[in-house]
Amino acid sequence: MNKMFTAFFQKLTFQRQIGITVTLGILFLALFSSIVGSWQGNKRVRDDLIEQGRRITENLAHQSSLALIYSSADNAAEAVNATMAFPGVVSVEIRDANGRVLLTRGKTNPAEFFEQADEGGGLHAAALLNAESSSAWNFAAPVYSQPPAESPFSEAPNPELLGRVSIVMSKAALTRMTSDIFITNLATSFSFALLFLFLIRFLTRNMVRPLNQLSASMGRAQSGESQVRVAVPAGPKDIAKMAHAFNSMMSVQEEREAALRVAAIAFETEEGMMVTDENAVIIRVNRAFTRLTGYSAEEAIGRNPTMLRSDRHDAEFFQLMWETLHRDNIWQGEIWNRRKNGEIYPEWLNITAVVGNDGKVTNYVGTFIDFTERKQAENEIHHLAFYDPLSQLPNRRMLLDRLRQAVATGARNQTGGALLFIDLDNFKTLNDTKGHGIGDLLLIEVAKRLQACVREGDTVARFGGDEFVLLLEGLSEDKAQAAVQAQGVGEKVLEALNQPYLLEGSEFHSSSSMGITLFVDYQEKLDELLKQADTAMYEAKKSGRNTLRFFDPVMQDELEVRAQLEVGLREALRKQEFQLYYQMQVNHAGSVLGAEVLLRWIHPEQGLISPLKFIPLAEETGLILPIGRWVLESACQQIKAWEKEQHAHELQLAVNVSGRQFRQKDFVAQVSEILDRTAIDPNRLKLELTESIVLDDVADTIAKMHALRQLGVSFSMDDFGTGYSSLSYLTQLPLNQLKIDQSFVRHIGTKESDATIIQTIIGMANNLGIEVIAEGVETQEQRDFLEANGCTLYQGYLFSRPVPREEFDALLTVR
Ligand SMILES: Nc1nc2c(ncn2[C@@H]2O[C@H](COP(=O)(O)O[C@H]3[C@@H](O)[C@H](n4cnc5c(=O)[nH]c(N)nc54)O[C@@H]3COP(=O)(O)O)[C@@H](O)[C@H]2O)c(=O)[nH]1
Repeated sequence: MNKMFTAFFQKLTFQRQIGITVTLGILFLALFSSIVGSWQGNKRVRDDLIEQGRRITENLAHQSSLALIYSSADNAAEAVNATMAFPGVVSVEIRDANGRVLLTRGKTNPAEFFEQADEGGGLHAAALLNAESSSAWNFAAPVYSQPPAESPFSEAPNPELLGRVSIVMSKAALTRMTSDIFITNLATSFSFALLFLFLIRFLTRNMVRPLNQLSASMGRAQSGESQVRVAVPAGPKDIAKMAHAFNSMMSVQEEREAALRVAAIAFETEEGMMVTDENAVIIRVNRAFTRLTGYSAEEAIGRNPTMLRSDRHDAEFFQLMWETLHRDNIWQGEIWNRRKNGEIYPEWLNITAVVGNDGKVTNYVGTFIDFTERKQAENEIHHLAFYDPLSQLPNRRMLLDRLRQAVATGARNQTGGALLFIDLDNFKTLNDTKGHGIGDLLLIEVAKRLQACVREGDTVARFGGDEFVLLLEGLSEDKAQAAVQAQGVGEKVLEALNQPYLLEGSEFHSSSSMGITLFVDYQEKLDELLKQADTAMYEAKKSGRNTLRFFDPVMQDELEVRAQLEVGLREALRKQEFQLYYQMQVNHAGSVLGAEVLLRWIHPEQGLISPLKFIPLAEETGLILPIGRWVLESACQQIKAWEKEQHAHELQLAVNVSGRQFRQKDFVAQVSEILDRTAIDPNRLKLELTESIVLDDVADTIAKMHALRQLGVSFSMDDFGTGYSSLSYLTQLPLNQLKIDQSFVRHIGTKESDATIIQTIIGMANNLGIEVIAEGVETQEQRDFLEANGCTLYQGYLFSRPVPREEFDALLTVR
């Protein structure tokens, strides 16, 4: 019960709780004070009434003395009537001293009274409350004779008891007056209670109203309103304080919400955004993210941003990114990512690490913009700035840039380069007579033909008008060689540009003039190079057009000599101006074991030309192929011829094989065919290969050597020691012989290091089970040193120079 009341009471509002509590309290107090007041009033009225009853009784006793003296009923009646006139007196009785009733009036029932304690009245004159019942009091008083008028001279005699009077007074007045007092008290108490209640109510209302307002405001705040405020009451102070606190709290809340709104708006920008947790797991993306990547929020959230990886960046790129993020808490840069549809696109990405109060990263926020259009625009701008809009070729600016790079790369890689300045002959005439449209078409076609003439790494640029420039890179560091290479390309270009052009259905012809300048280890200004090529181009124009000129006149001369040499070589081959010379190879006993076949060109006008002068050109031009084949075939024929001769039938001939010759796919087949055709003993043929041939393509060399070895052909490694000799490949080659290069032999006795190299080569050959021969042996001292160190085969001027076959035969007969 108590619990139920408590629960019920707690559900009430504060105002109601106070109202009920105070009301009940005041009611109780009012009732209590009424009861107490009534009790006190009752006592006071009773005392008053008893006093009044005694006085009435005494008064009766006084008036009854005469009636008792004279036993006069009339006097008694007079006194009784006067007494009965008092309110509340219900009966009166007068008795004489003997107890006889003189007069009685009214009705009383003596049984209802109970005796009061004797208050010491006895026969004294004072009236006493004699007896009392529930509804009345019984008063009695003795009646004494009246003394005579008091005389100061005489002593008063004792009064005589005449009788006794009694009256009965009703308690109705007491009851009524008590009731009145109670009602009055009650009314007064309730009036005060009501007043008090009103006061309480007023006070509580004053106190509760701001609380109610606060409560209502809190309710509104709870339902999402952030602009709610309460009026701060003048009092009570603590409620005012509470209102202040609430208002401050709401202000903070409003600011936070505003900040959140700003953040929410900022989040939904045109930039793609993603927020990850500290482990780089995506927790939120914006709409722009979905638009740019194709991934919806549901698809992205919970995954790692690596889902966007394009694989265009290596691990090092991402490692650097994270290093920067960890160090600076921010990284930004260009990155290629992949959309959901697989498209790879460039974006500008900004990643910021969000760091908590404890210094730990709580989130990463990535914002990015799609760079595709900007990239395209950049490319366009770049294209406009660096490319010629008509031919789509790089322009002067781009060429200068590439030239700068080429010069730097050339210096680093020790390679050469060339600038080829081209000007179309008579282009102005064509442009003026056929119109600019045709002129433009011609330029476009020229651009295409130029591009077709160069390698991928080279640059073709248009300088404006009918001027074009070719930048060739990766040429030989040797200027002469580079000149040859540049000339080759130049001639190819002139040839291509000299072909007829079909423009808008009509055929046109255009030639061009070209100026070439080379740069090898170039230090001067780049503009200077262009000027040189330009100058050379004007020289070409002056020389009758459709030709090329080098800036360096010496080089130009050399190239012309070279060109003549090439023409001569072709003639020599056709006219059979080549001849084989033989240089014997001997053993330690001086016995001739064989010879090296050495080519000589017997020019009709210039006489004997050294192979050193024409073999490299033959290599470059490819003429070495027919020449080399001729040498091989001639050597085999000589072997065949010597088979019948007693002094020479066991000789072995060593034939030099050039790289280009050996690299021919059918080289083995060629040798095999010559061996078959000449029908010689293959063991009598020895092929000399240089280290550079072997190293050019080791696998192919090994395969071919093994195939030829199968046929019975022997191999000698020429110029051994000058290249990058390595035991690892030497062991894989079916070599019969190592030939110590003459450059080492030459320094025997003068250069200790060369002597050491010779000793090493000999030791290496011995270890591999290969024979070793020394070339260029000119002195006995050299020979002795070689023999002393285990080399027993020799070739050199000490024994014989290379000589024509007839002379060689003669030498054989002498020995
Ligand atoms: N691919 C081919 N190359 C050939 C052929 N014929 C010759 N050659 C190569 O030409 C280079 C020059 O040859 P050559 O001028 O004949 O010089 C050779 C000898 O004359 C010279 N030699 C020999 N002994 C001495 C000597 O004691 N002193 C000295 N100063 N020179 C001497 O050495 C050259 C032989 O060299 P190598 O071939 O390395 O043995 C030369 O590289 C030839 O190889 C050919 O038909 N095909």
